[in-house]
Amino acid sequence: MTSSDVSAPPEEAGTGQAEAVRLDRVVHRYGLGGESFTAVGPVDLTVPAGEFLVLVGASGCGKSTLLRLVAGFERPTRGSVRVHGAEPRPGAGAGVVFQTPRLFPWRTVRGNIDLALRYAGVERARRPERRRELLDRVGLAGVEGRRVWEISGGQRQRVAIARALAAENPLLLLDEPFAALDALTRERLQEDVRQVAARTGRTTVFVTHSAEEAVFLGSRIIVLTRSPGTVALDLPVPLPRAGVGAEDLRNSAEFAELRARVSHAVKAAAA
Ligand SMILES: Nc1ncnc2c1ncn2[C@@H]1O[C@H](COP(=O)(O)OP(=O)(O)OP(=O)(O)O)[C@@H](O)[C@H]1O
Repeated sequence: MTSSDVSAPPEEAGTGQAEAVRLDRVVHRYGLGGESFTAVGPVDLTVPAGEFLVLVGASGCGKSTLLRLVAGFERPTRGSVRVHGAEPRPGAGAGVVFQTPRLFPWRTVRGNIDLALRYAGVERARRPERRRELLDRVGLAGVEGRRVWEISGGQRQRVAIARALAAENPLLLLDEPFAALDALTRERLQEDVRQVAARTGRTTVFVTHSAEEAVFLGSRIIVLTRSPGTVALDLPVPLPRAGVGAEDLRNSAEFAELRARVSHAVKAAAA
């Protein structure tokens, strides 16, 4: 394939679509009084529905804090966070995947997914079909009877992703979900997440340290400055979301160029 094969129009960033997430002048501070520490802000950010936004930056720049604000786990010290026009509430409106999968280890893969479907309000009669769909989607068909301690780290993270997809939330939040995995498993899961997001059209916010991961996954990349994290670079990714193989994409000149640009921006923003 030639480098020109992976060009795509820049409308991938989703301009003109409905607004999924909006941050207005958001500042977040941890602690009180003289002991307080500003981790984030001020940040203004609008994420259109269907966008795959990746937040990149050096360790401690506030990526997870921003994600936690969008998930509703934290309230901003100043400014406002809106998800589909409302203040976010934990457990409602967004599926969340963490670096370490939070599963019930004594349950089977099936049991973990069924529980998520129950919490999501899916009727008992519909759960087996929905479970099969989810297991297929994340490539876990065949291990559903195993307990969590009987499957690999990559498979556990797949279960966590299936659980996050169980509730049909239009928003998916992922905080360095592949950081602890080996390179091959990481690449496979990146491909799966990319496809899941493209097929389901979910708005996704993904946190990573890696410029490579950001360019592979994102339709838009935001590089944060060192703390307090603010937006250093807001970059649309004009690479195709479908129709090009993962290897071809990773080996293309456009991919290499974007990766170098993001990597350079991360280093400059951390300096
Ligand atoms: N609960 C907390 N109390 C006090 N400080 C915190 C808390 N959580 C995070 N911080 C601090 O806020 C800053 C931003 O942390 P955050 O975890 O958001 O960064 P990050 O970019 O996700 O880092 P990493 O890439 O290392 O996970 C860091 O300096 C961190 O030490």
